[in-house]
Amino acid sequence: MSILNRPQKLGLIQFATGADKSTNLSRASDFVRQAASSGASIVVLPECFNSPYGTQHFSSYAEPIPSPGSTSTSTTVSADLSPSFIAMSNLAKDLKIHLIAGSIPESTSDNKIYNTAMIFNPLGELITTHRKIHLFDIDIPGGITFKESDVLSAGNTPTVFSVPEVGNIGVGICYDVRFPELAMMAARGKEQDGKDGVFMMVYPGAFNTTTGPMHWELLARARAVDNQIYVAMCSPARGEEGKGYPAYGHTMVVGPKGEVMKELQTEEGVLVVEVVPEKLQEVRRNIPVTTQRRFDVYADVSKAKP
Ligand SMILES: NC(=O)CCC(=O)C(=O)O
Repeated sequence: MSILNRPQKLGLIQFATGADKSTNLSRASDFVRQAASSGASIVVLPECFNSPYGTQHFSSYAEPIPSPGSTSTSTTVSADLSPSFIAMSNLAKDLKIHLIAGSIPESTSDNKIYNTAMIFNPLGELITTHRKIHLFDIDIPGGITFKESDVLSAGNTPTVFSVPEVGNIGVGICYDVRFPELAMMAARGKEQDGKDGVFMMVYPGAFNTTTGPMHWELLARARAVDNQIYVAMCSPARGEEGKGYPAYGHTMVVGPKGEVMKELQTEEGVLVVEVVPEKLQEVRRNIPVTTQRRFDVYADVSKAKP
Protein backbone atom coordinates (compact mmCIF):
# COMPACT_ATOMS: atom_id res chain seq x y z
CA MET A 1 0.00 0.00 0.00
CA SER A 2 1.14 3.54 -0.58
CA ILE A 3 2.40 5.75 2.16
CA LEU A 4 -0.39 7.82 3.70
CA ASN A 5 -3.40 5.50 3.46
CA ARG A 6 -5.82 8.38 4.04
CA PRO A 7 -9.45 7.35 4.78
CA GLN A 8 -11.79 8.10 1.88
CA LYS A 9 -15.50 8.23 1.31
CA LEU A 10 -16.52 5.74 -1.34
CA GLY A 11 -19.76 6.35 -3.26
CA LEU A 12 -21.60 3.55 -5.07
CA ILE A 13 -24.42 4.36 -7.48
CA GLN A 14 -27.36 1.97 -7.88
CA PHE A 15 -29.62 3.05 -10.72
CA ALA A 16 -31.77 1.46 -13.42
CA THR A 17 -30.80 2.02 -17.04
CA GLY A 18 -33.31 2.42 -19.87
CA ALA A 19 -33.25 2.28 -23.64
CA ASP A 20 -31.99 5.83 -24.24
CA LYS A 21 -28.23 6.14 -23.91
CA SER A 22 -28.11 9.90 -23.36
CA THR A 23 -30.71 9.63 -20.59
CA ASN A 24 -28.65 6.87 -18.98
CA LEU A 25 -25.57 9.10 -19.10
CA SER A 26 -27.31 12.14 -17.67
CA ARG A 27 -28.99 10.12 -14.89
CA ALA A 28 -25.68 8.42 -14.05
CA SER A 29 -24.05 11.86 -13.91
CA ASP A 30 -26.73 13.23 -11.56
CA PHE A 31 -26.21 10.31 -9.19
CA VAL A 32 -22.42 10.73 -9.29
CA ARG A 33 -22.86 14.44 -8.44
CA GLN A 34 -25.07 13.45 -5.51
CA ALA A 35 -22.38 11.04 -4.22
CA ALA A 36 -19.67 13.70 -4.57
CA SER A 37 -21.81 16.26 -2.74
CA SER A 38 -22.02 13.74 0.14
CA GLY A 39 -18.23 13.81 0.29
CA ALA A 40 -17.36 10.77 -1.86
CA SER A 41 -13.93 11.10 -3.49
CA ILE A 42 -14.05 7.70 -5.21
CA VAL A 43 -17.30 6.93 -7.01
CA VAL A 44 -18.41 3.71 -8.71
CA LEU A 45 -21.07 3.10 -11.37
CA PRO A 46 -22.58 -0.35 -12.06
CA GLU A 47 -21.96 -2.77 -14.91
CA CYS A 48 -23.41 -1.57 -18.23
CA PHE A 49 -24.51 1.85 -17.04
CA ASN A 50 -25.01 3.31 -20.52
CA SER A 51 -27.25 0.53 -21.83
CA PRO A 52 -29.72 -2.14 -20.79
CA TYR A 53 -27.87 -5.34 -19.80
CA GLY A 54 -28.42 -7.98 -22.49
CA THR A 55 -26.47 -9.57 -25.32
CA GLN A 56 -28.96 -8.17 -27.85
CA HIS A 57 -28.05 -4.60 -26.77
CA PHE A 58 -24.25 -4.63 -26.52
CA SER A 59 -23.35 -3.94 -30.16
CA SER A 60 -25.72 -0.98 -30.58
CA TYR A 61 -24.53 0.73 -27.37
CA ALA A 62 -20.83 -0.04 -27.85
CA GLU A 63 -18.30 2.78 -28.17
CA PRO A 64 -14.56 3.02 -28.76
CA ILE A 65 -12.63 3.88 -25.61
CA PRO A 66 -9.55 6.07 -26.14
CA SER A 67 -6.17 4.99 -24.79
CA PRO A 68 -5.09 5.63 -21.18
CA GLY A 69 -3.96 9.21 -20.57
CA SER A 70 -6.76 10.60 -22.79
CA THR A 71 -9.27 13.17 -21.56
CA SER A 72 -12.50 14.51 -23.05
CA THR A 73 -10.47 17.23 -24.80
CA SER A 74 -7.82 14.98 -26.34
CA THR A 75 -7.64 15.47 -30.08
CA THR A 76 -8.02 11.74 -30.66
CA VAL A 77 -11.40 11.62 -28.90
CA SER A 78 -14.57 11.91 -30.97
CA ALA A 79 -17.68 13.32 -29.29
CA ASP A 80 -19.88 11.43 -31.75
CA LEU A 81 -18.21 8.08 -31.23
CA SER A 82 -17.40 8.11 -27.51
CA PRO A 83 -20.13 10.05 -25.64
CA SER A 84 -19.88 7.87 -22.51
CA PHE A 85 -16.12 8.40 -22.28
CA ILE A 86 -16.56 12.16 -22.68
CA ALA A 87 -19.36 12.45 -20.14
CA MET A 88 -17.40 10.46 -17.53
CA SER A 89 -14.10 12.25 -18.12
CA ASN A 90 -15.82 15.63 -17.71
CA LEU A 91 -17.62 14.46 -14.59
CA ALA A 92 -14.45 13.20 -12.89
CA LYS A 93 -12.73 16.48 -13.73
CA ASP A 94 -15.60 18.76 -12.64
CA LEU A 95 -16.06 16.92 -9.35
CA LYS A 96 -12.33 16.23 -8.81
CA ILE A 97 -12.99 12.59 -8.01
CA HIS A 98 -11.69 9.18 -8.98
CA LEU A 99 -14.46 7.60 -11.02
CA ILE A 100 -14.74 3.87 -11.65
CA ALA A 101 -17.22 4.09 -14.50
CA GLY A 102 -18.77 0.65 -14.05
CA SER A 103 -18.75 -0.72 -17.50
CA ILE A 104 -19.91 -0.03 -21.02
CA PRO A 105 -19.76 -2.21 -24.10
CA GLU A 106 -16.45 -1.22 -25.77
CA SER A 107 -16.03 -1.58 -29.53
CA THR A 108 -12.56 -2.02 -31.02
CA SER A 109 -11.04 -1.50 -34.46
CA ASP A 110 -10.80 -5.28 -34.95
CA ASN A 111 -14.59 -5.57 -34.55
CA LYS A 112 -14.61 -6.99 -31.06
CA ILE A 113 -16.80 -5.92 -28.17
CA TYR A 114 -15.59 -6.02 -24.58
CA ASN A 115 -17.41 -5.34 -21.31
CA THR A 116 -15.13 -2.58 -20.05
CA ALA A 117 -14.82 -0.36 -16.96
CA MET A 118 -13.15 3.06 -17.43
CA ILE A 119 -11.20 4.47 -14.48
CA PHE A 120 -10.63 8.24 -14.36
CA ASN A 121 -8.54 10.43 -12.06
CA PRO A 122 -9.63 13.87 -10.76
CA LEU A 123 -8.07 15.53 -13.83
CA GLY A 124 -10.50 13.62 -16.02
CA GLU A 125 -7.70 11.44 -17.42
CA LEU A 126 -8.40 7.81 -18.17
CA ILE A 127 -5.97 6.01 -15.87
CA THR A 128 -6.76 2.51 -17.06
CA THR A 129 -9.55 0.21 -18.17
CA HIS A 130 -10.68 -3.23 -17.02
CA ARG A 131 -12.07 -5.59 -19.65
CA LYS A 132 -14.21 -8.27 -18.00
CA ILE A 133 -12.03 -11.37 -17.85
CA HIS A 134 -14.60 -14.05 -17.08
CA LEU A 135 -17.61 -13.86 -19.38
CA PHE A 136 -21.01 -14.63 -17.86
CA ASP A 137 -22.09 -17.81 -19.60
CA ILE A 138 -24.57 -19.79 -17.54
CA ASP A 139 -27.70 -21.83 -18.00
CA ILE A 140 -29.84 -22.60 -14.95
CA PRO A 141 -33.06 -24.33 -16.09
CA GLY A 142 -36.05 -22.43 -14.70
CA GLY A 143 -33.66 -19.69 -13.53
CA ILE A 144 -31.42 -17.74 -15.85
CA THR A 145 -29.70 -18.38 -19.16
CA PHE A 146 -27.14 -15.85 -20.35
CA LYS A 147 -24.25 -16.15 -22.79
CA GLU A 148 -22.04 -13.08 -22.95
CA SER A 149 -19.57 -14.95 -25.14
CA ASP A 150 -22.13 -14.93 -27.99
CA VAL A 151 -21.15 -11.30 -28.59
CA LEU A 152 -18.38 -10.29 -26.17
CA SER A 153 -14.68 -11.04 -26.11
CA ALA A 154 -12.90 -11.62 -22.81
CA GLY A 155 -10.19 -9.37 -21.42
CA ASN A 156 -6.88 -10.90 -20.40
CA THR A 157 -5.41 -8.48 -17.92
CA PRO A 158 -6.00 -8.05 -14.17
CA THR A 159 -6.46 -4.40 -13.25
CA VAL A 160 -5.02 -2.48 -10.31
CA PHE A 161 -4.73 1.30 -10.10
CA SER A 162 -3.32 3.62 -7.53
CA VAL A 163 -5.02 6.50 -5.72
CA PRO A 164 -2.22 8.80 -4.56
CA GLU A 165 -1.92 9.09 -0.76
CA VAL A 166 -4.62 6.44 -0.35
CA GLY A 167 -3.56 3.08 -1.78
CA ASN A 168 -4.10 0.60 -4.56
CA ILE A 169 -7.51 -0.58 -5.74
CA GLY A 170 -8.28 -3.66 -7.85
CA VAL A 171 -11.17 -3.86 -10.31
CA GLY A 172 -13.16 -6.84 -11.56
CA ILE A 173 -16.54 -6.92 -13.31
CA CYS A 174 -19.43 -8.97 -11.93
CA TYR A 175 -18.79 -12.65 -12.81
CA ASP A 176 -15.07 -11.94 -12.19
CA VAL A 177 -15.92 -11.96 -8.45
CA ARG A 178 -16.54 -15.71 -8.63
CA PHE A 179 -12.87 -16.34 -9.41
CA PRO A 180 -10.90 -15.87 -6.19
CA GLU A 181 -7.52 -15.78 -7.92
CA LEU A 182 -8.00 -12.21 -9.23
CA ALA A 183 -8.65 -10.76 -5.79
CA MET A 184 -5.92 -12.91 -4.24
CA MET A 185 -3.33 -11.74 -6.76
CA ALA A 186 -4.36 -8.12 -6.35
CA ALA A 187 -4.33 -8.28 -2.54
CA ARG A 188 -0.89 -9.85 -2.37
CA GLY A 189 0.68 -7.41 -4.81
CA LYS A 190 3.94 -7.95 -6.60
CA GLU A 191 6.00 -8.24 -3.47
CA GLN A 192 5.38 -11.11 -1.15
CA ASP A 193 5.16 -8.68 1.78
CA GLY A 194 1.92 -7.37 0.24
CA LYS A 195 2.99 -3.72 0.57
CA ASP A 196 1.76 -2.83 -2.90
CA GLY A 197 -1.29 -5.05 -2.61
CA VAL A 198 -4.74 -3.52 -2.94
CA PHE A 199 -6.73 -2.39 0.11
CA MET A 200 -9.99 -2.83 -1.81
CA MET A 201 -11.49 -4.73 -4.73
CA VAL A 202 -14.31 -2.97 -6.59
CA TYR A 203 -16.76 -5.00 -8.64
CA PRO A 204 -19.31 -3.17 -10.79
CA GLY A 205 -21.81 -5.97 -11.34
CA ALA A 206 -25.29 -7.01 -12.40
CA PHE A 207 -26.25 -10.22 -10.63
CA ASN A 208 -29.86 -11.31 -11.10
CA THR A 209 -32.77 -12.54 -9.03
CA THR A 210 -31.70 -16.20 -9.40
CA THR A 211 -27.99 -16.05 -8.50
CA GLY A 212 -28.06 -12.81 -6.50
CA PRO A 213 -29.88 -14.22 -3.44
CA MET A 214 -27.62 -17.29 -3.53
CA HIS A 215 -24.21 -15.75 -3.88
CA TRP A 216 -23.86 -11.91 -4.17
CA GLU A 217 -23.24 -11.22 -0.48
CA LEU A 218 -21.49 -14.55 0.10
CA LEU A 219 -18.97 -13.88 -2.68
CA ALA A 220 -18.32 -10.31 -1.53
CA ARG A 221 -17.71 -11.47 2.03
CA ALA A 222 -15.60 -14.42 0.88
CA ARG A 223 -13.29 -12.23 -1.22
CA ALA A 224 -13.03 -9.79 1.71
CA VAL A 225 -12.31 -12.31 4.46
CA ASP A 226 -9.91 -14.43 2.40
CA ASN A 227 -7.81 -11.42 1.57
CA GLN A 228 -8.56 -9.14 4.54
CA ILE A 229 -9.49 -6.25 2.22
CA TYR A 230 -12.53 -4.08 1.53
CA VAL A 231 -14.86 -5.31 -1.22
CA ALA A 232 -17.34 -3.01 -2.98
CA MET A 233 -20.12 -4.46 -5.15
CA CYS A 234 -22.09 -1.96 -7.28
CA SER A 235 -25.30 -3.13 -9.00
CA PRO A 236 -28.01 -1.59 -11.18
CA ALA A 237 -31.37 -1.08 -9.43
CA ARG A 238 -33.99 -3.82 -9.97
CA GLY A 239 -36.10 -2.00 -12.58
CA GLU A 240 -39.63 -2.91 -13.56
CA GLU A 241 -40.71 -6.52 -13.07
CA GLY A 242 -40.93 -8.49 -16.31
CA LYS A 243 -39.03 -5.82 -18.25
CA GLY A 244 -35.54 -6.85 -19.23
CA TYR A 245 -32.79 -8.33 -17.06
CA PRO A 246 -33.87 -8.60 -13.41
CA ALA A 247 -30.89 -7.02 -11.63
CA TYR A 248 -30.45 -8.12 -8.02
CA GLY A 249 -29.51 -4.71 -6.59
CA HIS A 250 -28.08 -4.90 -3.04
CA THR A 251 -25.09 -2.68 -3.76
CA MET A 252 -22.84 -3.14 -0.74
CA VAL A 253 -19.49 -2.55 0.89
CA VAL A 254 -17.87 -5.30 2.95
CA GLY A 255 -15.07 -4.55 5.40
CA PRO A 256 -11.76 -6.42 5.82
CA LYS A 257 -13.16 -8.64 8.60
CA GLY A 258 -15.80 -9.87 6.17
CA GLU A 259 -18.60 -7.77 7.64
CA VAL A 260 -21.29 -6.07 5.51
CA MET A 261 -20.80 -2.40 6.38
CA LYS A 262 -23.67 -0.88 4.43
CA GLU A 263 -26.11 -2.10 1.80
CA LEU A 264 -28.88 -0.78 -0.46
CA GLN A 265 -31.99 -2.82 -1.25
CA THR A 266 -33.44 -2.99 -4.77
CA GLU A 267 -34.35 0.67 -5.42
CA GLU A 268 -32.20 3.40 -6.95
CA GLY A 269 -29.89 5.16 -4.53
CA VAL A 270 -26.41 6.22 -3.53
CA LEU A 271 -24.37 4.37 -0.89
CA VAL A 272 -21.58 6.34 0.78
CA VAL A 273 -19.17 4.49 3.07
CA GLU A 274 -15.89 5.54 4.65
CA VAL A 275 -13.03 3.15 3.85
CA VAL A 276 -9.89 3.24 5.99
CA PRO A 277 -6.94 1.51 4.28
CA GLU A 278 -4.98 1.41 7.57
CA LYS A 279 -7.66 -0.83 9.06
CA LEU A 280 -6.15 -3.73 7.11
CA GLN A 281 -3.05 -3.65 9.32
CA GLU A 282 -5.08 -4.19 12.49
CA VAL A 283 -7.18 -6.97 10.94
CA ARG A 284 -4.06 -8.72 9.59
CA ARG A 285 -2.25 -8.36 12.91
CA ASN A 286 -5.17 -9.88 14.83
CA ILE A 287 -5.70 -12.82 12.47
CA PRO A 288 -2.25 -13.18 10.86
CA VAL A 289 -3.03 -15.47 7.91
CA THR A 290 -1.06 -13.17 5.59
CA THR A 291 2.17 -14.30 7.26
CA GLN A 292 1.18 -17.92 7.91
CA ARG A 293 0.78 -19.21 4.38
CA ARG A 294 2.38 -22.56 3.58
CA PHE A 295 3.78 -22.18 0.09
CA ASP A 296 5.80 -25.34 0.77
CA VAL A 297 2.44 -27.19 0.79
CA TYR A 298 0.48 -25.37 -1.97
CA ALA A 299 1.24 -23.00 -4.83
CA ASP A 300 1.28 -19.21 -4.52
CA VAL A 301 -1.02 -17.99 -7.32
CA SER A 302 0.19 -14.44 -6.90
CA LYS A 303 3.55 -15.52 -8.37
CA ALA A 304 1.87 -16.79 -11.51
CA LYS A 305 0.53 -13.45 -12.68
CA PRO A 306 1.62 -11.85 -15.95
N1 LIG B 1 -23.24 -9.76 -15.22
C1 LIG B 1 -22.75 -10.84 -14.69
O1 LIG B 1 -21.60 -11.19 -14.86
C2 LIG B 1 -23.70 -11.62 -13.83
C3 LIG B 1 -23.01 -12.61 -12.92
C4 LIG B 1 -23.96 -13.38 -12.10
O2 LIG B 1 -25.15 -13.10 -12.03
C5 LIG B 1 -23.44 -14.50 -11.35
O3 LIG B 1 -24.25 -15.20 -10.73
O4 LIG B 1 -22.23 -14.73 -11.33
